[in-house]
Amino acid sequence: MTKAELFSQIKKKSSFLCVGLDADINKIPKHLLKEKDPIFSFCKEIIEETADFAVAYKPNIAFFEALGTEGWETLQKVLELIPKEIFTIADAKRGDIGNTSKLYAKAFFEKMDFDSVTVAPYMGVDSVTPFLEFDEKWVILLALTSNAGSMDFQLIKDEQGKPLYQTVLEKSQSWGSDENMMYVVGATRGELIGEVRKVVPDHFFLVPGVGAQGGSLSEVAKYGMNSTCGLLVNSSRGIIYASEGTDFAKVARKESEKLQIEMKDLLEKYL
Ligand SMILES: O=C(O)c1cc(=O)[nH]c(=O)n1[C@@H]1O[C@H](COP(=O)(O)O)[C@@H](O)[C@H]1O
Repeated sequence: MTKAELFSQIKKKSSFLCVGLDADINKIPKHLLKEKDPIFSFCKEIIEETADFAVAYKPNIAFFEALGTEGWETLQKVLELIPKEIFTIADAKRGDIGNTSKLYAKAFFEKMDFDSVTVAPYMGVDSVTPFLEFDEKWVILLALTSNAGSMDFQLIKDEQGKPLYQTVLEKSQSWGSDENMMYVVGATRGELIGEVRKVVPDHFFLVPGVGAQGGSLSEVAKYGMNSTCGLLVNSSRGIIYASEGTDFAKVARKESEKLQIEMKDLLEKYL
């Protein structure tokens, strides 16, 4: 998918919502456990009910991988369910020496037809560029993550006072462009999102951390929105586990609609 197509979908739906498919067999409603493939049934109902409000889906690969071969098959079936105009993110956080990254890229972009994959920058240029060699496919590079451990490395300052995440942003801009690279910036980072935006004015950000992790959607938009929106805001647990009952998908619909309504106002305010 191109950046123009993504932006056009954001305008059409008045939404920059990414629904996170962190489909945990221990958390999905119990009545689904009698189904042949409970995770598939769960994701199917979630996708059917939230697709009106979502511009992206982010299956978290760990939740599928943990189920072994069957989990990979489920992931493939779930991916095929997602309407073609909706952006798909393989949240796999990959990155290795070049020839290995090349095969990770093939797995997610050719074997499975994801639009994008999350990649860790730690191993540097040759671990990331193999993912950038596919037309209309995207790398979403970890920059400033939402978790407490992001302090351990990402916020360490060099002698000039520049935090490591900023070096990642600066250096990686020559690896790709705003047409094939996005950055992960956690919603829990408040005004630091504005600092990231100063370094990368045009790139899209994938922003997890709204909902269960307590990030503020209005702060994200205030500090992060640019002229093509530039934001995909993810919520996983806050949507998909909003109810444990048989009404889980309907409740997920309501939760995603609530976020979409808020997003519509923010788009009108800042775009
Ligand atoms: O790359 C990610 O998606 C990610 C980066 C980050 O900094 N923080 C973060 O929470 N995530 C992912 O975003 C999702 C957040 O889920 P919820 O907290 O349930 O909304 C999970 O799938 C995380 O793996």
